[in-house]
Amino acid sequence: MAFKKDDNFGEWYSEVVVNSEIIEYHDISGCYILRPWAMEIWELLKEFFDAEIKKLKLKSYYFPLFVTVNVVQKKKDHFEDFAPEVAWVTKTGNSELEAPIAIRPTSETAMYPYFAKWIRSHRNLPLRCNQWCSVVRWECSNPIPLIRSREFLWQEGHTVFATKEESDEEVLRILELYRRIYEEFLAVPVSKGRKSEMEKFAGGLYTASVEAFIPNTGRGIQAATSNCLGQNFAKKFEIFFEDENDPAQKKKEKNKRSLVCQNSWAYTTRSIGVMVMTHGDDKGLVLPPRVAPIQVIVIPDPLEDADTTAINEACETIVCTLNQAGIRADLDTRENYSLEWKYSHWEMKGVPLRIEIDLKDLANKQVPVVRRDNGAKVDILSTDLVEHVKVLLDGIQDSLFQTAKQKRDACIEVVYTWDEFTAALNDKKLILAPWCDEEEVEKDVRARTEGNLGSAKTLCAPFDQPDLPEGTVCFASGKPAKTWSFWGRSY
Ligand SMILES: O=C(C[C@H]1NCCC[C@H]1O)Cn1cnc2c(c1=O)CCCC2
Ligand SMILES: [Mg+2]
Repeated sequence: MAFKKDDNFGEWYSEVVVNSEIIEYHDISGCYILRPWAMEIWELLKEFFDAEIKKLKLKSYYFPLFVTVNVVQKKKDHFEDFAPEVAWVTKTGNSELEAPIAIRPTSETAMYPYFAKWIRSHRNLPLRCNQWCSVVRWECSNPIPLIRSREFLWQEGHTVFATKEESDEEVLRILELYRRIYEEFLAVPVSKGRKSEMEKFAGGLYTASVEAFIPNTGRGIQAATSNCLGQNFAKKFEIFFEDENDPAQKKKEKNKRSLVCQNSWAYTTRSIGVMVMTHGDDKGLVLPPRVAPIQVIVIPDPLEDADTTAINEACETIVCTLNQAGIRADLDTRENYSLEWKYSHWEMKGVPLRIEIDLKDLANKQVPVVRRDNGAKVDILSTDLVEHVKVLLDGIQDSLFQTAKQKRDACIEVVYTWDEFTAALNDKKLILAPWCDEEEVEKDVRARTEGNLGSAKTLCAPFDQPDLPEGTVCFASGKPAKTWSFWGRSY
């Protein structure tokens, strides 16, 4: 590694994601090749999340990549007056298209006309749609692999209910799944909360999010969002249902119909970038075992001129034993690489455990195991190898989370005044401050903190609110504080 995490975070990060073979840079700025080491992590997360939402009766769909955004229909299409980051197809071959076609930046506009068609009565509800796909947002701010790219993979859930109560309940249920993705799989601590009016999804009613924090840069990062859209999109796209159960409808003429209530929620491949930033060190990637494509790498340490057959077979047996126990183990018996090269290669890739076996170990029926996260080396008796490896992997998972949580918590600074706020901001802190919850005040804080590092903004108002004594005033406006909110610069 040419760069140190604490000296040159940006360069360190780019070096890690390339050297660990997670991504390859691509000639189109902001686009990256996701290599197997990324895709296998993504697939492990997807396996968990998809199974969980299937329990919630989500159905899989795939809507077209191309979205017709009819200019006349403009009032309906929420592309925020054709947001600058929407990419368009304007021609095929050398003939112009009659009307340009948008490449989806998100799929509300693609889906909701069909929700209107498919939903007639309350018997069609709830409608629960999820798709795993990529979206394109042609951002111009500096791209960061996995964190901010022009195309990224995500899942987008779009659900439709008869009542707001059902919507509200599902928003939180999905948010909990996002917390589990981050805390139980990626070992990244996140805070659940509500986005401010300024930060929420503009087309929706309210946005709940899980927020992470990168101590090295002192920046917050939105990890996933779960939006209640209310009836906003139902009005735009005329999504009604006849609700025989609604007594009001009995009296009114038959065709009086109710607007549906909707949610939309997503997490993306950004989650992998957050994990890299959180756990990586100066030797490269450090993978939490639950998302490690390889959890144990077994490397034979053959004596110079010895016959390698015995040692290689022993290593193969260890790998098979671990695989049969559901542990993702692999072997590196390549002749053309030195032991030192292999050790640093698999350390760079962040593999949680390394087993290095030589003839002496074989004779003593012991298995030396080295932990990637803290370098500790233990000799395990080959008889209880599986159990011991499982204990080590669980220990690594937990220790990575606890370490990250302590680091994140150490960055949290409670402030009550503007001066304390600006000092904490310059100290790269995650700020927790009492706020009057007025949009104008948030705008003002942004303006007053503008600079080459970007403005401070609200990250979320944590659901877990500390006590807010009567008479506490807003740090920025001096008005009566209504809520505690996390503030900081962000990605
Ligand atoms: O995408 C969403 C909201 C919603 N989309 C579906 C999944 C959940 C949630 O992300 C917000 N959003 C973000 N970015 C853009 C748009 C947009 O609607 C539309 C214009 C292009 C850029
Ligand atoms: Mg040895």
